[in-house]
Amino acid sequence: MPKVLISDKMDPKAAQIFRERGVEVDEITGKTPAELIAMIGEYDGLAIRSSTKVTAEILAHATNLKVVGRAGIGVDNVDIPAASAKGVVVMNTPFGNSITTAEHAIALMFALARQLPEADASTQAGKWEKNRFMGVELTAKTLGLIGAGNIGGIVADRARGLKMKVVAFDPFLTPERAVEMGVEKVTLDELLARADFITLHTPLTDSTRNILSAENIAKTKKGVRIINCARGGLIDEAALKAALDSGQVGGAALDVFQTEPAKDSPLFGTPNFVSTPHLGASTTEAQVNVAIQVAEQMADFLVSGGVTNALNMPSLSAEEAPKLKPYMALAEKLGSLVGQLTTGSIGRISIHAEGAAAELNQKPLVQAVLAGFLRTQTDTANMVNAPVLARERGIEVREVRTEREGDYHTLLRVSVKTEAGERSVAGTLFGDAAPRIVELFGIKVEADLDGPMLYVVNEDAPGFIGRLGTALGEAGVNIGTFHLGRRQAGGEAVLLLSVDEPVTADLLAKVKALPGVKVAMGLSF
Ligand SMILES: NC(=O)C1=CN([C@@H]2O[C@H](COP(=O)(O)OP(=O)(O)OC[C@H]3O[C@@H](n4cnc5c(N)ncnc54)[C@H](O)[C@@H]3O)[C@@H](O)[C@H]2O)C=CC1
Ligand SMILES: O=C(O)C(=O)COP(=O)(O)O
Repeated sequence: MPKVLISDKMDPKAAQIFRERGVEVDEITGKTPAELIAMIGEYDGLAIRSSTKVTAEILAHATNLKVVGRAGIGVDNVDIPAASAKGVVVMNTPFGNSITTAEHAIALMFALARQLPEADASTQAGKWEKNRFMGVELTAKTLGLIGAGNIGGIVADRARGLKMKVVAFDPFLTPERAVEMGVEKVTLDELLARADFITLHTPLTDSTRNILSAENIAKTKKGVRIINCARGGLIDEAALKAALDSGQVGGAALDVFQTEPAKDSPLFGTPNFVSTPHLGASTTEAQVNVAIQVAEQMADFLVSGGVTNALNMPSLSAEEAPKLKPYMALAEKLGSLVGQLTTGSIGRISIHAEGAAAELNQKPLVQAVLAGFLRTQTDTANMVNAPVLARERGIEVREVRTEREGDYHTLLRVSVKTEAGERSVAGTLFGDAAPRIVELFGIKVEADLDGPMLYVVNEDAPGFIGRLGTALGEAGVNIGTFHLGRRQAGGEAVLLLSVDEPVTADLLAKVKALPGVKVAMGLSF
């Protein structure tokens, strides 16, 4: 039974779903990295929010880990390249808390406009300072949106309802989408110059880190109010403090900080500064949504191989997964076969799906071929890291589909381009379930690829099979299955034999010494 660790506070629905779906679950929150390292080895899945940092070091100790599930959106606390390199799928729940977070940004905008936290504290202290607090209206003000994705889009919608004008900076925002959202697409400099309020809604990446730097804060309209419900690293906090002190920035509300938990910050106590402890996603509704979603996605993956909302794997629905499973086994075997049979560098690998195979989700099939192929070069190759490894090795990957059936109702062909030219192998599924190779470098041969095998290319001549059988018998090697294919009578023939023991160098030398043998290789599947 797969086992999952929930390491951050999560709605109890998550654990309930895991158990209902046959996944064992431990909920242990608040552990230090060292404690997590000590325990992570026993888990197949890790369910987190933003507190657990899934570092390369933790992943190095996660010997059984297959999936990290983020009950939320931001995954900057997960080392995704390290997870991919280890073959760990990373998934998030991209929509479950977006409305809630957008509402928090709007709440903070009101808090700044009317100084609500300070007015509340003063009133409850018995001061009744009616003349101290003078707010501003939101109506007709310009809201500058940095990042116009899911959350930014909801914020824009709510802001337009408040009769604000919304301008947006997002390099990936299309003009059509901007029109649909009712926002004006602008450059960052234009946004900084025009906005009365600025709200951030981008992920934390190398391109967004410090996007509100000292230099950019200096370009803002004097008295601008800034809201950040995205990630701490987006704003230079020291520059923000200086700008609040000088009055360049009229108010700032941060839900997120460069270092969290933020128990101490020069910003604390600054007039017109409002803060919340990373509460953007903290509503009952959002937490139930993300808990249910992450548990369902992780259970689907661990129990049936379905992949949803993964950041380092193509999607594969729980319904598709069982249908694709025999195809993935075939794809992996074909990849492995070409990998074992080709030497030298590979410039291109093409995966051609024909007939029924062409109607399937191709991405997982392509990744399975690549994984099988690359595993002949490195033990660490798997479906998650295969595309990255292929790219690193300069291998071009091509995908071709032909829905029309050829000789077979369903066929996968894997071709590789080497210095010696293009070579291909093809396979089908018998009874839609059992993988069989049907063509090897242009020669028709029907064989199952399983366990240790001997591959021989020889000149087709009478008596050869008898001599080969004798050589194997003398070496004490038992033959399981025997498959023969040839281009034409008396031409080149291919033999694929499954044997009970791995093929030794000694045996290969004996086979190579037989008259007419051109190639002899040991394979394993
Ligand atoms: N405070 C909290 O509790 C929460 C914070 N978040 C944060 O909010 C972020 C945004 O979430 P979503 O809107 O769902 O993500 P999203 O992926 O839908 O939108 C992000 C947008 O940022 C844009 N973007 C990327 N690079 C940019 C750049 N250099 N300059 C300007 N725009 C850029 C993208 O094109 C995209 O449209 C998350 O990545 C997460 O870090 C999300 C949920 C809760
Ligand atoms: O979903 C996100 O990106 C968030 O930042 C929410 O964080 P949390 O799950 O509340 O720790």
